[in-house]
Amino acid sequence: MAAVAAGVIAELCAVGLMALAAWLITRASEQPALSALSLAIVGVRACALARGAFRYLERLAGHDAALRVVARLRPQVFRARAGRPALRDGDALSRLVSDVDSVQELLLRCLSPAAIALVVATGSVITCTVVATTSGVVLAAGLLVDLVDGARELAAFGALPAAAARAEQHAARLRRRDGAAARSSSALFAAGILVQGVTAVGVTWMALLAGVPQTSVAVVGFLALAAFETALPLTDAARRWTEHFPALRRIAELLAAPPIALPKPNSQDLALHAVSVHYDRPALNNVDLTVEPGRTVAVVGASGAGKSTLLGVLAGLVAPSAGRVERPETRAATQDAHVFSATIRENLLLAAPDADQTRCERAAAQAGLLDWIRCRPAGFDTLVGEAGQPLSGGQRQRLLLARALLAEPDVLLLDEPTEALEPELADEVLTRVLRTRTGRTTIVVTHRLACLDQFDEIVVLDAGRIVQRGPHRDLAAVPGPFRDLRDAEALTDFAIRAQDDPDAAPRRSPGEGCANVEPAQPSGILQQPHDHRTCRPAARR
Ligand SMILES: Nc1ncnc2c1ncn2[C@@H]1O[C@H](COP(=O)(O)OP(=O)(O)OP(=O)(O)O)[C@@H](O)[C@H]1O
Repeated sequence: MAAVAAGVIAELCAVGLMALAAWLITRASEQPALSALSLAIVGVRACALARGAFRYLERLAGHDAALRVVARLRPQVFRARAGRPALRDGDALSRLVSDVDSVQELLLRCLSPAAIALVVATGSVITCTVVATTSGVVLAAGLLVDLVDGARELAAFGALPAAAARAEQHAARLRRRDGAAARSSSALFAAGILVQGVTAVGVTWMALLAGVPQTSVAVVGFLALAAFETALPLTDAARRWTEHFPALRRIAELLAAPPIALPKPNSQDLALHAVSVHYDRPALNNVDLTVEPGRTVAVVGASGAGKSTLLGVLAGLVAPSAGRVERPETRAATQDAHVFSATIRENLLLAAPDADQTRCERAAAQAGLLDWIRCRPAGFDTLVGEAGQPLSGGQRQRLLLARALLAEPDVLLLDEPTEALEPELADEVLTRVLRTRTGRTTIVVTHRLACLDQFDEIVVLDAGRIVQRGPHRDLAAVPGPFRDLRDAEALTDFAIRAQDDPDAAPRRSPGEGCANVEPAQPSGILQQPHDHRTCRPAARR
């Protein structure tokens, strides 16, 4: 509202500037006393200065309002989206992000200019009508013709998506249509300018016929020209509207949609009974699993064994093809979650809008990100995402983990939460998440087999079936799938270290758990070792 008001004043100043200048020139030709012109001279200067100041205020207030709307909308959309299976679809998620950005475009580039143009056009018509009624009528008619032009523009651009869809199969036709659309766009713009000129001439002529003083004739003529300056950009606003409106519709549909029908909490335990999931082939096969409240479970297995699918079923994101699921309230953090172009705090608060600084710091500390955040000059107000500070894979992952932890869910489901971290840091973060969990059920899908001695139970999946389960000490004591996986990991680990440093000995021999892992270096940054206690780059090891 403030932006529209500032915009209207800026445009009225622009129109007033033209009108006053016209009056001044015409009146000056009559060679009156200078005192008769002084007020108009001051008016011209005031209008010129005020126009710039109010344009600046309009931009400021407009962007402020749009960013506020977007900041309120994003968590709403995020929550409406959370829990829906499509959240796991990267395309759907990025479209969701750009949809919210489109709302910003609609507010700033379509609605605000349209509201300003409407008020300024009405004001100009009224002024012209006061000077000479017929001039006002001509100006109103001219502006209407221009708006109809805009509407045709709208129709032309509105037809583009349909044309583009058809042209996907006929690329040549698309090029021809694109060319035609560009030509029609230019023609419409030229027509707008023609209407502007014809209307200005018509308004001036009508004022002459009405016999009003010469100075007033000049005023209404220039006023008519200036009035179009706010109306002409509406063709561009119309083009943007047709581009961005579908995004607004998608968001409205999403917010209006009833919440996803997640099965109601029907148990304190998290339990799967004979659950199978078939995509084009089986991903889970007759799985039984019961996790009591407060327990910690690690799900391991080779790639494609069905770990993420199992987690998806537990979270309610994947519907089982057969079997029964019992679940208390659950919240899942998956690696598909998005880091928004916003501050670290705003990214965290998506999960818990009411969380205070202490909770944010606690979650960041648990995720191993607090030291890094404190080393940023702006701390939690550091801008991240596309428009902000680039994040390494590990920083991004820890931010997403902190967001999930901030929600303080009863059941935390994590799919490879430390996948992008250096092994030592991964172990450090996982250890902290488990040690600070205060009774929360925690289920973690992981490829990394260190630290598993900290879990109450390990579930080993192979080809969609649970092939082994039990505490670490039991599984580590007998030959079987878990030992096979662990030996394979130790060998890979050794091979990588040997490649990096031929003299290096394996840091962890098969059978050692997290407690035996070398004390974690507080590196925090993947690409460049960093000492967070001093916020300075650390010497490379
Ligand atoms: N949305 C899907 N559509 C079709 N097949 C899928 C889908 N998701 C998973 N699958 C298939 O189901 C099987 C299990 O996949 P899942 O992602 O659960 O395995 P995973 O153990 O988590 O693997 P990774 O460790 O590589 O992430 C795989 O064969 C996979 O190709």
